[in-house]
Amino acid sequence: MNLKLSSSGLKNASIAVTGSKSESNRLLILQALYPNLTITNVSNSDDTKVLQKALQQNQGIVDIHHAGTAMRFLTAYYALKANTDVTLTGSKRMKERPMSILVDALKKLGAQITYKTNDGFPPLLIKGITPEKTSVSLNANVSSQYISALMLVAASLNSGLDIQLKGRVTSVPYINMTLSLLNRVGIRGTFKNNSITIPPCQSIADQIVVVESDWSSASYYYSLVALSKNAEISLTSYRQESLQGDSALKEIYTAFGVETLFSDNTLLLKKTSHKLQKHVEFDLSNTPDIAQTIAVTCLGLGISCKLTGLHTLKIKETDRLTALKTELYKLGGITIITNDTLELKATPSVNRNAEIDTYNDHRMAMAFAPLALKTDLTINDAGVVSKSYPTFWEDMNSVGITTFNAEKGH
Ligand SMILES: O=C(O)C1=C[C@@H](OP(=O)(O)O)[C@@H](O)[C@H](O)C1
Ligand SMILES: C=C(OP(=O)(O)O)C(=O)O
Repeated sequence: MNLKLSSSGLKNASIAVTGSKSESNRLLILQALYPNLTITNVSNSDDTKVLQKALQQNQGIVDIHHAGTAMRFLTAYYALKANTDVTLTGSKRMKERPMSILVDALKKLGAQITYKTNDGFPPLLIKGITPEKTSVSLNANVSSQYISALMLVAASLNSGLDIQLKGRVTSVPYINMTLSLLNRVGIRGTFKNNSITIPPCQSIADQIVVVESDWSSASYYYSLVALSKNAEISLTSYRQESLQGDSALKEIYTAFGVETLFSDNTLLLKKTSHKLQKHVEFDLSNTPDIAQTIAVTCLGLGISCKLTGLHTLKIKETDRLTALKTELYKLGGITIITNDTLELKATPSVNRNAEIDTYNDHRMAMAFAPLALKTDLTINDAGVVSKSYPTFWEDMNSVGITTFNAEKGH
């Protein structure tokens, strides 16, 4: 489905964004290990649904499609759980996303994992064991998901686990989120000086944990408000004290004239009459998932930016740096990319009627959508949004972005 977008202006609206997929996927692993945990406001994303389905299975082929967290969290879950025997696989792209740092760490703990096709990549054949060792070290500069995967299963092991992190730790807020959720359900654990200690815990108290709505999904509303004249958008079920690193949007988007107010658990985004800077610079090593949103906001506002700390973007759903360069160019944006930075030149006006390709990456589709406030454009393969935000297009319609199916001509 290719969607043609247009808009005659943003409407004030209240949107209920689905629960955080990062929080949901952590809590689902914990629920599988501690069944008296109840979770509410669980994400309705594809990535969460594939994990829920996989957790019903201990045998056979488990296909988690594009879901990075499901692939990484399940590898540790199955490997350290006695009597499992699964082939864990995913989409074509998932088979290109690296696994060796996590697999090597698990093997050091005694796990039985073999690569079925290419060394270092899914599919993986995993036979579960009960580990004897109690400590492990791994590189922390490629993906924090490997570390969260080990942390989530650590307390269920007989002696807990000490995890030593080597190198510069990337995407740190996601590690802190894992630790906070462990603490919240009653598992003590610490993360100090590149060393994580999780003591054993075989049972937790009966409890209900409410997932906060997804901040990465909120980024598209920040972008819409930044590109609008004076709209106000409310987003429900958010918290002032969030576990999600992408809540840094509150500070980042002040540079684009967006003010964030809280009323109980509702987030109100308002455009202020703030004087725009001509150039912004952000280090996004803690918030990689909002890089695409920010680059597109800058294009729409006609300001230049330098985004750094983007070394993980090349191994996500697509090579996001190359994809951004190609698609921004269709709209007139000139970028210079390296392995970990993106610089965008100021673009006074965007080209009209561009067709944006999305490369099986939900965030390519969602990040470019707010530009409909500036020009008509087409988002190809728009259904990709369901990876994290299945009702994205309906919610866009509610805020005044009109969509029609460009293939069917209606
Ligand atoms: O743990 C998580 O929930 C995530 C960690 C991040 O990945 P990396 O640690 O690989 O950067 C992030 O990009 C991803 O969307 C979700
Ligand atoms: C990178 C992402 O997800 P994952 O790594 O879990 O596939 C994302 O949602 O932007």
